[in-house]
Amino acid sequence: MTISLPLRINLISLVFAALVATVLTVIGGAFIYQQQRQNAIARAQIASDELASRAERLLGMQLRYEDFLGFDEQCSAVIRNDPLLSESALFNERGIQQYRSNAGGIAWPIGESLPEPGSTRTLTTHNGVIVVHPVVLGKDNVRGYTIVAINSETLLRETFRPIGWLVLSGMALFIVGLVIQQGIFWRAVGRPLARLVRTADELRPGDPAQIVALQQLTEKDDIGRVYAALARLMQRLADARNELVAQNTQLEAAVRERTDQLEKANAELALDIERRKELEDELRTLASTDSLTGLANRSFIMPYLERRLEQARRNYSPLGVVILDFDGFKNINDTYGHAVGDQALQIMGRRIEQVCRQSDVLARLGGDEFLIAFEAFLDDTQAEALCRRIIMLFEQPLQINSLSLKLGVSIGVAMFPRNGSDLVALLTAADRAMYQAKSEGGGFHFAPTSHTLTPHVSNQASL
Ligand SMILES: Nc1nc2c(ncn2[C@@H]2O[C@H](COP(=O)(O)OP(=O)(O)OP(=O)(O)O)[C@@H](O)[C@H]2O)c(=O)[nH]1
Repeated sequence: MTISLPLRINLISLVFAALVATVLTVIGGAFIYQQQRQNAIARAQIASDELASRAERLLGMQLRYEDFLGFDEQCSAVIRNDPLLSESALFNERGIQQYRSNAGGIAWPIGESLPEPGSTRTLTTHNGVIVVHPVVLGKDNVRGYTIVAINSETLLRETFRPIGWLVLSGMALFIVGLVIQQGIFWRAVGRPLARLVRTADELRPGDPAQIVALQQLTEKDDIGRVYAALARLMQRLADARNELVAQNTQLEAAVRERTDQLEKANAELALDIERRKELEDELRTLASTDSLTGLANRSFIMPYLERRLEQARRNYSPLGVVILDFDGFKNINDTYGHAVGDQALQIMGRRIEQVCRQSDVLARLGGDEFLIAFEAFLDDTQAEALCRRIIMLFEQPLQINSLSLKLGVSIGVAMFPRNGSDLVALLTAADRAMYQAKSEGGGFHFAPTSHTLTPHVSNQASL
């Protein structure tokens, strides 16, 4: 459990005040006790004096102790006059009691040194205090002693009564003082401190309005200095916050600028990648395209055929390959030049392309040799039709510049799986069939099936 600072200060001052009050009460009590005791003894001395002077008067009248009339009563009267006194008696010089105030009597203070004439002696016994006074006749002729006793209980009661009052009034004063002290303390310390704590709790770091409000507080004491320190702290916080905001703004600007740069770089990179892709596509196209005719080239058609064969093998579907080679092309080259030969290749390439179906793939293998891969049917009717359409193309003369040229064509046809189970076998069969056709003066020729080596179709026959 934590005790608040005002409460701690309060408790410390309270304990201190209680200690001071206790010490003061003890000192005051001791002083009062001393005073009361002396006062009591003085009263006993007066009574003892009184008795002694009466006895002296009677002795001065030449009376003997035995002749003192009513002296017991006089002893009692002395006691009655002062309630503090408990007993009184008259002893002769030999210590024999002559008169007393009440029964019982006071013991002769044997062994004690007795007072000289003109003085008294106070003796303290366990019963109380005894005041002894000599009875003197003439000069220094001690004829007896009066003794007055104060009971110890009475003495205590008499001395402690004022002490009790002292304590009570001291306590009452202490309580009144405490209430006043609490009021002053609350006004001077507790309330300002509580306000300080409240103000500190409500502070919003760096709030300029609160800084101004703190600076305007007029307390001149320590609390005022704490407010001033709080104002300075708030100002430092505000400065730090402003600096942070400025740095953040700078940082954000730098990040924005860097982000812009990165986005620009990214865009450029994306453009580069796109260009590169286009270039790669172009290169790929170039690598797979015959630059003269724009048809697929050998690099493209060979892996393509491998894939188509694999597919055909999986699906048990037939695949046809046509290889065609121009007849008399060298002559055009030789006669009209390569440029004309090139044009002839381009024109014939376009024409052949036109007679192919969507699913057929036409490629130029090189020179004046072309290949068509086509989806075949079980019978050869379709393949034959294709060959015939190609041959018909070559029947139309080529118009190049002012020239009208004529070319022939030799076509070899091979079917998978009939004429070969792999690409090499299939192409060899088609090639052989083409040469077969060429050897027969052009037209088309189907590769022979493995069980019958004789050609089953010849264009010559059908044409
Ligand atoms: N203009 C041109 N000629 C080419 C090209 N590629 C190859 N040639 C030529 O084409 C000719 C092909 O020769 P051949 O196949 O013997 O020509 P052909 O006269 O048709 O003879 P056969 O095929 O035996 O009927 C050669 O002279 C090659 O130099 C080309 O891209 N352009």
